[in-house]
Amino acid sequence: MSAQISFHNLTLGYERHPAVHHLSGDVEEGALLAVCGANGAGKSTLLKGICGALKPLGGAIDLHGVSPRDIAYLPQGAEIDRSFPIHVYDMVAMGLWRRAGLFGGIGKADRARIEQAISAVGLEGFETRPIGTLSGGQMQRTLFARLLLQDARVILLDEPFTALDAKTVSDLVDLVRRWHGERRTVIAVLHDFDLVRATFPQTLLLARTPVAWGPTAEALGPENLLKARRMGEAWRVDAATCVDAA
Ligand SMILES: Nc1ncnc2c1ncn2[C@@H]1O[C@H](COP(=O)(O)OP(=O)(O)OP(=O)(O)O)[C@@H](O)[C@H]1O
Repeated sequence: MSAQISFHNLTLGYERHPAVHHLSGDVEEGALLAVCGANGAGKSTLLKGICGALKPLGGAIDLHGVSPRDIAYLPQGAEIDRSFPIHVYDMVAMGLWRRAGLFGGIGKADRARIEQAISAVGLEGFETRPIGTLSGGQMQRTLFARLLLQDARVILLDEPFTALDAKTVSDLVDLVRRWHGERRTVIAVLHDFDLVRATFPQTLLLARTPVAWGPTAEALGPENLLKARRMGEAWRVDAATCVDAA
């Protein structure tokens, strides 16, 4: 299996304060990888680095030829503006924009794909609903339908199942499994260890620096979890700037 994403002594952060520090390793093509760790451990920062929203302070990320249009990124719910005046159908159709272009127009085949995506997430009948009127779970289904249309080789999900009911989580996990079956590379930030153990073969446990990275049962073993907690407790808000990154 070949590497899809490689981290080389990667440091990511804000104004030279590292949030992810000295990360090295490969994400294999087709991997289903969970990123776990305490609040502030650097998980979202890592996804932002992979999708190019944040430039490294030090080290490098090698995407092995994957172009930005082949990376789909679902940010944490709070970062999505629900007041934007758009209907479910158009929100889902945005998944085609990367390929069709903003002014590419939507043909008959595209309309069928949009309808299939809406149906795949169980939102038939919601097409004309403004997104501002959706429940949290319906909104997340809409965003997953958009991801379906993006047809990306690399899919980054930041806490995609937070505050969702069991049925919605189960339906969306099925989509994640489908992407894995299609050999797409999926990286998801998650806090629910039971879900991670049941669904994600690989886990990266972060506490700003990597604590463990490998098969989930080992990465989330008691010793690593204790180590991650201790490293989190030792973290100071006024930590010095990263010398490597200066
Ligand atoms: N835009 C920003 N400017 C400055 N500091 C930031 C910014 N975004 C995040 N940070 C800081 O970087 C560190 C890592 O944040 P990040 O959001 O990556 O953590 P996380 O592991 O995703 O946490 P959570 O589980 O709470 O979502 C935190 O200390 C956070 O305060």
